[in-house]
Amino acid sequence: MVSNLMKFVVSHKKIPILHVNNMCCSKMRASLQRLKSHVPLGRNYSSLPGLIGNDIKSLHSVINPPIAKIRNIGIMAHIDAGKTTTTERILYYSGYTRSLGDVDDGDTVTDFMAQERERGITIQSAAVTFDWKGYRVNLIDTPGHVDFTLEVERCLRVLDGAVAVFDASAGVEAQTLTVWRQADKHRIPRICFLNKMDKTGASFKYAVESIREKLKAKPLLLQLPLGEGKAFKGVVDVVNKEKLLWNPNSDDGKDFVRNPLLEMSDPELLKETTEARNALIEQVADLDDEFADLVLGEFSENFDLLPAEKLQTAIRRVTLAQTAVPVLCGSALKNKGVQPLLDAVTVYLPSPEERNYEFLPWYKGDLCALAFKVLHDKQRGPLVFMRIYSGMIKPQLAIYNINGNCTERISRLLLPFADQHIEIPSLTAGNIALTVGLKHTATGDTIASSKSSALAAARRAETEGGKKHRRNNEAERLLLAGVEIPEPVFFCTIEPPSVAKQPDLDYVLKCLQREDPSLKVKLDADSGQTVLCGMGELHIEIIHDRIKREYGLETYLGPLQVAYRETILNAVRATDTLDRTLGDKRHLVTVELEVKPVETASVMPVIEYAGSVSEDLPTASQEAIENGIHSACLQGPLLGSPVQDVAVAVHSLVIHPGTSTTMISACVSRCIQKALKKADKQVLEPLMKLEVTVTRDYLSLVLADLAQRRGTIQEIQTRQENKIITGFVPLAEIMVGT
Ligand SMILES: Nc1nc2c(ncn2[C@@H]2O[C@H](COP(=O)(O)OP(=O)(O)OP(=O)(O)O)[C@@H](O)[C@H]2O)c(=O)[nH]1
Repeated sequence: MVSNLMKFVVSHKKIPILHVNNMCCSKMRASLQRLKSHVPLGRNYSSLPGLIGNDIKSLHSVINPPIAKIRNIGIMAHIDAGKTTTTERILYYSGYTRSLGDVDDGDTVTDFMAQERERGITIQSAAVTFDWKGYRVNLIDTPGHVDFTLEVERCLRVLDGAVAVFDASAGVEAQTLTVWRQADKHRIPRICFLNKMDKTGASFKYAVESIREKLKAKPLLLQLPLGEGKAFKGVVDVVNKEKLLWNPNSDDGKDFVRNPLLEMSDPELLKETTEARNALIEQVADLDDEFADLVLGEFSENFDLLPAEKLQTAIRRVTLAQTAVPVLCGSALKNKGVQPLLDAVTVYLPSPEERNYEFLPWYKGDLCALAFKVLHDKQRGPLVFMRIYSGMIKPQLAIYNINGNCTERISRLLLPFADQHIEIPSLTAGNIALTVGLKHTATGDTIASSKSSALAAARRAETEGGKKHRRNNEAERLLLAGVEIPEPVFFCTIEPPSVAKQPDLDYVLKCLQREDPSLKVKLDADSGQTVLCGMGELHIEIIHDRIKREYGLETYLGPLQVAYRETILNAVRATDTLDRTLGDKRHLVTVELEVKPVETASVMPVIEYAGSVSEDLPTASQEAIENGIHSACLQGPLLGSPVQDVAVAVHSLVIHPGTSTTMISACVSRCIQKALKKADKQVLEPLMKLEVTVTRDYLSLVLADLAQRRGTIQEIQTRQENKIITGFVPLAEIMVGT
């Protein structure tokens, strides 16, 4: 299996042409099967009275449950760990679906896009709402493929808790590390689910160890597996000292029994579980003072007397404090262990009010929401997914978009049920809503009830938020953390079938960009062609496919090219003068500047001014200088690729009165290009971080292949029967079709 992570490093080597397909084998098999049986799906809308439709069984009449009973949960993992399979089981057991979906048959609920069903992968995360034992769970299935990392990030920041799914035979994998770090960044409490316990090679111990070592997390073993691989038949609940066995004859896993462990029938297992429980109690006591006092006081003589509820409450506290992570196990495919996982979600993960969002008091109960996803529906126009942090949303409500500085009206309000959407009259804080009618709201926008409400919140932020919020301008203070969009690594030209269709293509690309900010569209100044820039081959392929399927526009892609970058290795100075008379006006600028390399990676040039320049520099002139610097860095002298990791110091600037800002920009830009030409230059190429799992027999063959692809090996580890190679390979060497 190959997984990856992008990085830019310096390299000058010549690039040989090689062929590799980095899709893993099981996915390719699945995609072949699926192509035969695909049935395209549209999105359905139903109004409240017709709510209990064929696919929707469990939406309770309670549309706005008490906030303490809401769980906004994400499922995150490495590709293929079983997120979608686990989600399908969750939906089935919660009563949301009536039959079990299967990724290998292409009939899952959350992977509803045609491409997802055909390929068996999750591309767009879908939000699903269901109820479990009196709790409202909003669950978001996130993609694991590296090309869709932005989708994961976008969804993670609106979650209150997450379930990290692992393949128990592989433990922590490359993409798990990435999503784990993303969850750390947004401070999201987590539960770990060691899936695939039925798989040959599954090892509970190994997977737990990898969580400890690679994620540097403290695993709390709330369960132990009953058997591993083919022998896996259930789990032991360590907290309650119970055995959970699934009926081997049941084909949907609904049927399982929970029995207390007894000395008479299970002496060995009881001993092992008691030891595990004692270790768990000690571990939690080490992390939680309140629990330590309780244990050392009343129960120090005999931990067996400690009630399960007290232990659960303490586990909940440490999970919310993110000082440890509960670990559960099971096999989603074999329908074992999913119901206890759902129980754990409600017991250990936080409700929206238990997250300390510092901006909430500033709104004083007024509307504050974050648009975290935009979808384009052919009939309804843009559908915006929103996380409501405070206040309420209703149909016909006018809202103020802080980022766009505009007011828009919500026409309809829906509860998202994957490809089914239920029309509702209102939705309150803590929930995830789907709105219709917002034409200007884009992914990442912050929503308030009105401009005056946003300004009042800004004032409170200034008085209550301390220095941190005083630094920024009024609007910035209120914006909920934005998604960092990574730089694209691939690009290709895209052409409509005829020139007359160019406006259609422009419109489609605009719609797709609102949904997916990691897709960039440029116009090639030399050829006049439209250029698509994306996060990977799969990303561009999917976009191409969607343009055809969803918008009925056949387009032609040019060859896929790697997005190189350029940098310089030494500092150079240059001077330039622009003297032009246009009509009766003389424009005269002289600039002296220095372009130098910087240590820390920076896509945008770092700009510095000498004291004599910055003194009395009018804002318009400063903007003109910066525009000139940015435009010059868009095209480096070697390949015409963007220049990065540079700083520009403006040493002197003389502007003749009456000189236009365009001329200032032009002079600065020309001066920088002159300096860049003089400097020692280097091309930067994107590298993929690879993790290759290979049996011992093939190790030398794979190493030779990686060497041929100019790969750098970081380490080779042993995992049971397999060798795990990690390293970097230039992206250009692992493109499909090269
Ligand atoms: N043996 C075994 N296989 C499983 C289990 N869960 C999932 N699988 C298989 O693993 C493969 C990947 O499952 P998915 O549910 O699509 O995994 P995913 O993490 O959603 O994948 P992406 O959405 O593409 O990231 C499929 O072939 C599943 O049938 C399990 O518990 N045991």
